[in-house]
Amino acid sequence: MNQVSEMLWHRLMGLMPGELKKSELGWLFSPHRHLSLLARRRAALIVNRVRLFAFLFAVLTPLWSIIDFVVFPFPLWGQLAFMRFAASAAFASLLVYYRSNGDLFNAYRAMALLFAIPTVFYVASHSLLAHYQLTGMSAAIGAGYAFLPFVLLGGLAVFPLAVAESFVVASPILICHAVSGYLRWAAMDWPAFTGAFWLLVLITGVAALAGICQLAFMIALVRQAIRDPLTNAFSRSSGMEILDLHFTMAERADAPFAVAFLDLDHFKRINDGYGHEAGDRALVTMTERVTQHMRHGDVLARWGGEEFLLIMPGAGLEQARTAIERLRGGGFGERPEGGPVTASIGIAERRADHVGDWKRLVELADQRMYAAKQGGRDRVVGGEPAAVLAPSHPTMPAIATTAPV
Ligand SMILES: Nc1nc2c(ncn2[C@@H]2O[C@H](COP(=O)(O)OP(=O)(O)OP(=O)(O)O)[C@@H](O)[C@H]2O)c(=O)[nH]1
Repeated sequence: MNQVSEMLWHRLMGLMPGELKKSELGWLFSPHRHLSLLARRRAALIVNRVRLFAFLFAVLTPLWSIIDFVVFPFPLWGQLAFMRFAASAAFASLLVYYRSNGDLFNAYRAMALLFAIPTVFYVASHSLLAHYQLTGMSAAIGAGYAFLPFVLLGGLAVFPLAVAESFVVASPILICHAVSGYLRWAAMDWPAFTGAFWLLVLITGVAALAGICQLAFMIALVRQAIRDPLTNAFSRSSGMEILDLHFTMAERADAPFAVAFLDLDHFKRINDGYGHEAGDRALVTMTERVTQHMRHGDVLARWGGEEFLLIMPGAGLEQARTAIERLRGGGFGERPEGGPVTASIGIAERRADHVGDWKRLVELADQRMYAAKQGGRDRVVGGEPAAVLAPSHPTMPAIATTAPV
């Protein structure tokens, strides 16, 4: 049984958008493990789509008043026109005033507002139309008002949403439809009700599929944009974005936040003695080793040629030192001429070093890395003399303390 379900699962996964890595497939179903950079870009995209939608609806909603004017009696067309202009003004306000701040909840709120406007319009217009006995052409146009829930669910397709998000957004509409059916139980037109409900479920499914196809494409694009192509570590520009994000969060919560600047020792000798490709291989191995031993949630960014920055949200100086010792214990790879690849490392921490912005934090870690070089390489320099740690490999000479920078 297990084998059958596993085979089915693999077959099904084979149909998923091919741009994705296996580890990213789960991201299509739920957003809770998305990278912060992906979440930020997605939040911005969702808000932009909301505003685009708002623009379209702000223009189109009042235009229909012309049809209402032609087919409906007074005062119905006047009341509907008033509601249409109010809805249009609400859409226009959303377009003009709503901006992304990079926060996903801010984006969810934008979607909720976008969907709330037509929902209120739908409820109000529906109860208004129920007071009139419409016939002929006006009855047909009046029936058109009932299509709004279908339009709303179809509109979901323009957002890059995970499956869980699509269903959370769609569920109020589906639930309302089911509840309205329950309330009219006795006089229910069952075939019409079931047909409409089935259509709503179908549109939700198609919209959810469109959402994950967009999301998959976005995950692949963001991955390419934020990763260094050689080592697969984060690129410098995305590292800066992550620093900015986490530093601000740490400041707000008055939480610790550490970075370590790593520079490989005598790297030029590898290039000079064994060629650029051997150098590249050493960089890739080093990144793999660090990624393997670093804590989940920490971020490794390639800052320059053989310089890396390890970003450690939530880590104080002590924890950062422990983390770095773990990395050094795991090693950074082997040099082609024999012996271990080593690194000079500088650590800085927001609170312990009384630093007010991330640029200064990185600068401090860089200066300490330089102090580690001056002190004889293969060592760590933190905020005070006690932070100078012994070389990780007995083959390298241990050189005594370096003054704090
Ligand atoms: N193979 C390879 N080499 C690179 C890459 N980026 C930078 N480098 C090389 O890295 C070397 C860095 O050399 P240096 O800055 O002199 O430093 P080092 O030899 O490591 O010496 P110390 O840092 O003082 O221990 C240079 O030879 C660069 O050409 C890369 O992507 N691939």
